[in-house]
Amino acid sequence: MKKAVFPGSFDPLTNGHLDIIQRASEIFDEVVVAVGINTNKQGLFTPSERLELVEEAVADLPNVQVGQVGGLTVDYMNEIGAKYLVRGLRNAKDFEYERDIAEVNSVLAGVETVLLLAKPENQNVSSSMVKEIAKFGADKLDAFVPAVVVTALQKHFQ
Ligand SMILES: O=C(O)c1ccc2[nH]nc(Br)c2c1
Repeated sequence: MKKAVFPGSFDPLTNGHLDIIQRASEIFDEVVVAVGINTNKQGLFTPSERLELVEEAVADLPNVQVGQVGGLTVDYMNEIGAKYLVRGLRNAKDFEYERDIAEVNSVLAGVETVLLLAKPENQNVSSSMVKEIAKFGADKLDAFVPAVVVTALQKHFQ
């Protein structure tokens, strides 16, 4: 059984993230979206809010679960028996970053990283960009985030 982890802070989940999750769910038997809990970094949404938003967004994907990770992703993967780490790539900068991490994870923990290319329409989408435009009341948020996240952003900045 091929189980993969898709880690991230998802503060908030974007259409780019969701597309990677959907495609990974067709490749692997099970996908666990691992929401990072970084106590040193105050996000826009709390860890439980971020978890709930992901859970709602992936509710229609039967082989996708959602979990929370406080420590190293590779330790979490070992705990849950996942051998594959999925990451999305939007551009060359993402590739440079992900390649270095993938090499460390492979050497340290024998983890295989699978990189999925973001679709053109998501190549300029990031959680930080979305938070910025939501703060200024953008009304086209649905181009960048799932409906459940649009509602959460509008509530947060109303
Ligand atoms: O939203 C982000 O910050 C972010 C970062 C890095 C990323 N790689 N692939 C995707 Br989709 C992606 C999204």
